[in-house]
Amino acid sequence: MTVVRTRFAPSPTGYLHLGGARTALYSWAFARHFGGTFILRIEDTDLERSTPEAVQAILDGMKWLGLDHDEGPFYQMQRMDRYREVVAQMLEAGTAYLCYSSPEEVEAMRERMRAAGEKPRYDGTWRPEAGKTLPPVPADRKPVVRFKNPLDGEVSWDDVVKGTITIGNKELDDLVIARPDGTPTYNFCVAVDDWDMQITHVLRGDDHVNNTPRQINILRAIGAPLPLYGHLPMILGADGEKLSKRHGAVSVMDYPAQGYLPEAMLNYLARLGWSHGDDEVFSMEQFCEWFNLDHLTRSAAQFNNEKLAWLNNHYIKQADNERLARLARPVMEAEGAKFEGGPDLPAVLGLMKERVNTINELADAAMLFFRDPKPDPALMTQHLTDAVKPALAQFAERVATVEWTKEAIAAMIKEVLAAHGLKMPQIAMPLRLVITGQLQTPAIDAVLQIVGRDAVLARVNKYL
Ligand SMILES: Nc1ncnc2c1ncn2[C@@H]1O[C@H](COP(=O)(O)OP(=O)(O)OP(=O)(O)O)[C@@H](O)[C@H]1O
Repeated sequence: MTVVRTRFAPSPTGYLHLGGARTALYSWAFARHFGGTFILRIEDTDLERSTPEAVQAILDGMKWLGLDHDEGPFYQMQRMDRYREVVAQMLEAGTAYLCYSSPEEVEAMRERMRAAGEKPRYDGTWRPEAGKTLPPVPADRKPVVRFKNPLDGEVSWDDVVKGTITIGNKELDDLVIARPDGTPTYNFCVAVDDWDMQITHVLRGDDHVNNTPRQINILRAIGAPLPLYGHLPMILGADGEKLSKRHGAVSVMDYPAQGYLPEAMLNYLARLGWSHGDDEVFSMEQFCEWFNLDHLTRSAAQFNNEKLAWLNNHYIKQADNERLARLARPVMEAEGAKFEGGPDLPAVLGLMKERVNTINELADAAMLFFRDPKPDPALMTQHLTDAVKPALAQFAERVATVEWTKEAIAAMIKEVLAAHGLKMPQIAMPLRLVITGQLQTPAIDAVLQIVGRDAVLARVNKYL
């Protein structure tokens, strides 16, 4: 049996955007596919940029999408003792060393290397080697701890998305793993966490490719097993730039606010970087069943709002009308809808849902049933002509007794039209105006049926 433990490890420096959400979705689905464990880890060691609000925004985004974690959330700031312990063990084992070079000295050595056309790196002044005498320890200077990166050879891994990636150790520096005040640094924390949390598969954005060889070397040095790595191509915005918080990407939580359904967003993100034949529309259950690491796209994907809107329209059409009502009601309330004595909201939404792309559009469209109609007088003069009035009067009479079904109403209107030698629009247009205040509505028989006998009578009689 394959044991699978994946993690999503965002930094709480802002909301969750679509790039992060897709990373979370793939890690989650991969764990679900294998009956494994999905872990949420908050990488909050960047004290200047991390905020509790951002943590909450990430949790909210994950919750809206339904990406439930099995373990965590773990917070790196709460694991400081553990990192210190590993730093001490590495110093003890000789896989890390104290470095007393000052920041100015390090900058000067980098400058020298740049001038010599070399890649700037730490020159190893304080790196202990057999037979080497280290400089005297400067007074009053706190050391950093550096990782003793292998000098030769290379780091290579079979990336499950990108294929084999090989980096020469000469390209890698003796990374600082703990600062003078003892706080550990990013790549070190990630390696220790992945070890402690027994992560088997690291799926993350390919903005992390450069971190991977460093983390692999640290994992080897501490005797940890290596997870498999898969670096997913970036999601780009409409401008072709990588979506990122710093670049003003939209928060996942803006989508419910605009009236998107989570299943539409999930379906959209699932396809943005992965394919299963020609399948475009599928549930998350289906996705978890299909999703393994085959068929991941190797090239960056561009975010396309039209496709998301198309999927949202699909899922709105599928959605239960009661659920649509729960979502649309607050939007309509904010627009001043009057529900009291009005038609049945779920029925109205069921009538309107075919053509809208978002819940907000649906709510807007449904408003015509929930506010007093105020038809434009000029339109009224145009449509409520003397030729039409007698037909409307007869219509009003028949309303009182006709069976209140769409079919019976439609048949009754036809009879009235025939009796007065009129065509459908000649009665439908004034009816739309007096009943809803506007000319564009769904089919008139459906509108009448939903508005209800009493309201129809009251509104028609008002103009006769
Ligand atoms: N545009 C993107 N496309 C795909 N994945 C992304 C994108 N941006 C970030 N990720 C991935 O999402 C995960 C969480 O990233 P993180 O919380 O660091 O956000 P970030 O957007 O990269 O941060 P910042 O905006 O500050 O650069 C990481 O695995 C990262 O690789």
